[in-house]
Amino acid sequence: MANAPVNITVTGAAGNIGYALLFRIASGALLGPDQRVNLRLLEIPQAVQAAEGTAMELFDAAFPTLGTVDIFDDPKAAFEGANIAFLVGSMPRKAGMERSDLLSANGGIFGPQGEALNAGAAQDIKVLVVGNPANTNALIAASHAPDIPSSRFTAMTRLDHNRALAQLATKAGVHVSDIDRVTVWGNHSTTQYPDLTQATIKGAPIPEILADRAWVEEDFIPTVAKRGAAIIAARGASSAASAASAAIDHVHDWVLGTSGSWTSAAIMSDGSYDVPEGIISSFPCTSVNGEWKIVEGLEIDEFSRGRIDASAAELVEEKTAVAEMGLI
Ligand SMILES: NC(=O)c1ccc[n+]([C@@H]2O[C@H](COP(=O)([O-])OP(=O)(O)OC[C@H]3O[C@@H](n4cnc5c(N)ncnc54)[C@H](O)[C@@H]3O)[C@@H](O)[C@H]2O)c1
Ligand SMILES: O=C(O)C[C@H](O)C(=O)O
Repeated sequence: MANAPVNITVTGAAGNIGYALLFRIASGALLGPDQRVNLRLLEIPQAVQAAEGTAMELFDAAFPTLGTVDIFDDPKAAFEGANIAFLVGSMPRKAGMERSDLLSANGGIFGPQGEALNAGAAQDIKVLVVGNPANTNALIAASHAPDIPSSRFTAMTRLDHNRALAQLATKAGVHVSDIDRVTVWGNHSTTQYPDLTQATIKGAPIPEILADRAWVEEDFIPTVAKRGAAIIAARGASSAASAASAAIDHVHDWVLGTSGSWTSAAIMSDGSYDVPEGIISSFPCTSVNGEWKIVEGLEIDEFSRGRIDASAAELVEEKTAVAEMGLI
């Protein structure tokens, strides 16, 4: 293979998402069939043995695109030389919990990991935070990595985006690949705003679907926003394979580009669309040359304005809460 191997650190490697994610990365689904990857698995000491079992299976799969697999319980060692980091390791919520209930439980993980990234990651490091509450955990990590541009710290709303595509495709009786220009705004929480106002199906706008306000407001939006809880209720565990798949989609598009389309990614707000600066919020994004760019100039109607503002306000509240806990 022509290119040098890419070093990819995955935290929570022995967890449910980790198990689904590692094999997709190793198989070439992330960076393509011509790019070798070295995996660096980070776990807590109690789960290192389980991670070793996963590493044995990765070895047994004999992927042509897999280079080395190393296992760590020390973040500084795990992030040394990392080009890409998936920060998955943290506690998932259980039935009856909101993702914000995880702020204090998981927030403490991301400061030390931000410091470790700052100390040793490669100069082109790209970070995707999956562990909940993902947006604010990404903010915590970024705030501990002063030498890494904050644009390199992102959080995952791609699962919400994919859920929105699936719901719209079902409603319209089309394939997900026929749909474009869907956006998830804000927080990866129930305040998120899955927005269809710009959506197209086979290149055409969808006025009839948008006119069905009962479906948009009482069915589509709550179904997408509460899908995580519905999965927990059905499976008895939080989404794992779909989350891993969305993580692959996010980083694949970040590195290789969105090629004419747009997607949703939670990135550091620069104040676009009056979302306060300094929170990690989901926007409509393209990726060109390895950089996320917010799609600018979209018209925001009154309903959308209220929903975007409400989710941004929740992110500001989360930021205040973690500041009071001394996490940023
Ligand atoms: N953003 C999203 O769309 C999305 C979707 C699904 C799940 N999640 C979140 O992803 C996280 C992981 O979910 P899961 O189902 O894999 O959970 P899991 O409990 O199956 O696995 C988590 C793993 O993380 C490890 N871990 C804990 N602390 C760690 C640390 N400090 N360093 C390294 N590893 C650590 C645990 O040992 C465990 O193996 C949860 O917070 C969940 O809520 C986010
Ligand atoms: O909802 C959860 O707690 C898990 C995850 O964030 C999801 O959206 O499936």
